[in-house]
Amino acid sequence: MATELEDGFPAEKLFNQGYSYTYDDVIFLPHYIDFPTDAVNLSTKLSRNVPLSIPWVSSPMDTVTESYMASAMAALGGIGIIHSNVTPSEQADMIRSVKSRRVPILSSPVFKAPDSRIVDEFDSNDVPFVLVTQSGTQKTKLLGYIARSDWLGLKDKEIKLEEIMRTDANVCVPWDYDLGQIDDKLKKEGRDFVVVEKEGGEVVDALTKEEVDRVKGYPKLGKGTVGSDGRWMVGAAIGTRESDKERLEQLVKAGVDVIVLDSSQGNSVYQIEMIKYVKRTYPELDVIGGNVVTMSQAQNLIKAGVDGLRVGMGSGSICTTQEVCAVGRGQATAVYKVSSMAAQSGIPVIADGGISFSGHIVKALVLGASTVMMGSFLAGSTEAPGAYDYDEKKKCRVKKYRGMGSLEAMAKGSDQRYLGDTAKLKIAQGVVGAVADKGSVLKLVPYTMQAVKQGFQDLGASSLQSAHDLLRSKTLRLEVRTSAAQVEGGVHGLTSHEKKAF
Ligand SMILES: NC(=O)C1=CN([C@@H]2O[C@H](COP(=O)(O)OP(=O)(O)OC[C@H]3O[C@@H](n4cnc5c(N)ncnc54)[C@H](O)[C@@H]3O)[C@@H](O)[C@H]2O)C=CC1
Ligand SMILES: O=c1[nH]c(=O)c2[nH+]cn([C@@H]3O[C@H](COP(=O)(O)O)[C@@H](O)[C@H]3O)c2[nH]1
Ligand SMILES: [K+]
Repeated sequence: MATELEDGFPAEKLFNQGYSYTYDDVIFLPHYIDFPTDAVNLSTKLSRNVPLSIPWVSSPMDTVTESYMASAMAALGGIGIIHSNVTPSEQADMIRSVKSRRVPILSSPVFKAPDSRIVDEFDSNDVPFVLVTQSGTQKTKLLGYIARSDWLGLKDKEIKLEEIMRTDANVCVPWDYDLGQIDDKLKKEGRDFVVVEKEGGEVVDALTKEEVDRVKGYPKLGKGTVGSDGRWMVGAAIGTRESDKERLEQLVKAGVDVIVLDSSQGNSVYQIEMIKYVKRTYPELDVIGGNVVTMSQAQNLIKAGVDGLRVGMGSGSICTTQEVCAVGRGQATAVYKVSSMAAQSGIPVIADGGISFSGHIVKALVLGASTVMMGSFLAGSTEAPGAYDYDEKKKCRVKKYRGMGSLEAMAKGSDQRYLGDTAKLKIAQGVVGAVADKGSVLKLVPYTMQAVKQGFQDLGASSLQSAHDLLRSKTLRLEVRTSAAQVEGGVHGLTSHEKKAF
């Protein structure tokens, strides 16, 4: 192959011209294909000691990552970072919830104590059964259950549950049963649901046949991201205040695998002290610093001991930081610059924010990132927190999505985050909005990863390492797209079209 022909720009030249480029500004020139798409291996590292089989991370935002999303991310081979806009014990409970399940289904069943009565639980059609435990919560062993059909047939609705509940120990399965094992049991025993239990008998969840069938209909799940404790890996965000040390302690007790220091500008005395504190107190725990967009910010955090870096300032879909503070960087430039610096110390980089479709993921990864972190891309999924609304104008279901620096999110977290602050004038750096229904991430992510593999194949890169090597050796070439080239690169000239990727 003739590589001596001068065509396009090497990244080093393109990103050193004084422009701040976004993903859309740049385009890769195709290289040479000598392997099939399925030969592309996208396994990677989130941070020094956290390997992932796909480069996919869900953002620590309260409309993106709680237990359900984090379980699904781990089941897919990525990882979720639980947000910190809740009390430390609520955040620790979310970590425990991820750690105590093996199937990415979260149903939150209704629990009742044996001497209680059903009031209006069965008024909603969504409640197929009520579980009875000694405490009336999921914290104790299952004693029995009442199915909706049994309840509807009852004459005396005032009766205590212990007198009518079905007792059937066989309805329980251990927490580490996988989807196949649960499906087998449901089929063999003709059940509508099973109850998942932890080792001590505490109830994890109840999984219905309907939900198991739904998940079975998605692309087959691999082994998932399992840690040395034999459980799914999960991360959590904390801040850099004194009170975050106590939060951290609770998260560590709950089994958190990696900590993200969540700040828009990570190069601060507060963060550097926190990095040192975490590494000193929990040397085994990986800590990711950020956010950064320049080489010198990155260098400071690397010196302080971070195991990973999060890159992006103002690039997020809900971010107004660049407008409000006049600070930030185009995300393509930021990812390239920070990654080339971090690679020298072997520190993995997360490209955070600004990702709307698979091509952006290809660009982020090839420009040097080891993983991509997403908010808006995931916020409309089944696994994101919150219920769907219907948008009459757009004629689609939507879920709320908001910036963590929006007034609304700050108001919710203010008790924790701003406790004791002298500066009480809060300025928003984010907005509140909504995003369209994306279905389950269990389908969205595998299809998107397949598109990413096709991009890697076009570039002749069969792995992340190979892409990074091709970029640094100047074999891969890029160009900036003019605004007309960007229009040409999209769908154009049609009176109408439907965009459906899979
Ligand atoms: N990636 C991005 O472009 C942006 C992200 N965000 C998100 O919004 C949320 C809030 O971000 P920030 O406001 O940057 O959070 P932050 O907690 O880093 O900073 C909030 C304020 O507290 C101060 N502070 C932090 N630790 C302190 C300490 N120990 N003592 C005294 N003051 C201290 C900071 O200097 C800053 O003024 C995060 O979830 C962040 O990810 C917000 C803006 C931009
Ligand atoms: O300027 C900001 N104001 C905010 O209120 C805010 N909340 C989140 N983030 C950052 O945006 C990332 C998610 O971006 P996307 O929706 O584009 O994936 C996230 O991962 C964050 O880095 C914020 N940035
Ligand atoms: K923005």
